[in-house]
Amino acid sequence: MSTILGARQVSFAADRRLLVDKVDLSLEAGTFTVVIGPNGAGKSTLLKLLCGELAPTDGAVLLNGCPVRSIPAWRLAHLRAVMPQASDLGFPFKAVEVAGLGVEGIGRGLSRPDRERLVDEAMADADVAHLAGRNYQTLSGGERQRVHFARVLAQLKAGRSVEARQILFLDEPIASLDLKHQLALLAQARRLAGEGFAVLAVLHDLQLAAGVADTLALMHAGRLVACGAPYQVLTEDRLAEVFGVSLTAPTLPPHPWRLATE
Ligand SMILES: Nc1ncnc2c1ncn2[C@@H]1O[C@H](COP(=O)(O)OP(=O)(O)OP(=O)(O)O)[C@@H](O)[C@H]1O
Repeated sequence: MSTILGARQVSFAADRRLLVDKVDLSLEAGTFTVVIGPNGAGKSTLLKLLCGELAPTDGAVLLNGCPVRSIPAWRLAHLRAVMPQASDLGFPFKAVEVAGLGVEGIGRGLSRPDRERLVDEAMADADVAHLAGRNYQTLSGGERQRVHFARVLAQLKAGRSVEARQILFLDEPIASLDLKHQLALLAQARRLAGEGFAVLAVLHDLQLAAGVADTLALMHAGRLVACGAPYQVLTEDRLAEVFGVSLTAPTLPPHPWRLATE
């Protein structure tokens, strides 16, 4: 396996509190990593550190061997796409314009028709092609989330024209989606991992996480308390310790919906 991004003893402090505490994590090409953990564990903060949105207060995040924060924004846009937890827009953009934001900054080498085709494909992949002309502000929460998924898909497609090793970051991407669209989005993310992308998602649903992930990264109070194959990470003792509940470890086999979607 080939490491695209590595976090080395990464910490982040705010308000004299360590929100992320000495985390080591590698994202490999062709793998799907899912970060799980209770509310406030530090999952989103870790994702922001990994994608370069936040600067670590200690440690380093290296993307292809370079500190991620030293990479210019235009080049970072080729290398990774980020779907944040919440994305409000203050202007009445059409859905197709929001999805197209992903290619605007990085599609310079592509013709306008090529860029439009990539956005159309991404909107179809995210099942929002029929919403293209709609005012984004009038869309439902789930529809908005799918438009933003289309945006990151379009960005990756455009970035692929110049960069083969890319990362997709998804912060709670299925939080507003119905079951069909949850499974479809996760299947798309898995497909991207199968094509060689490194994919990292924050998820709350442990069954889905266990079903889709190659690697589960379990966070608790800012620390990465376990990282590995789902069956190794999700032990009943650990679930009780971290989530404070008595649960039977998920028993889904890996990637249960692969057969249904491929
Ligand atoms: N800029 C900040 N200043 C102070 N505290 C912060 C800041 N950002 C996040 N926090 C706190 O850090 C902790 C971790 O936040 P984070 O958003 O990373 O958690 P999370 O694991 O993603 O949680 P959730 O599952 O609820 O989304 C929380 O207690 C949060 O209130």
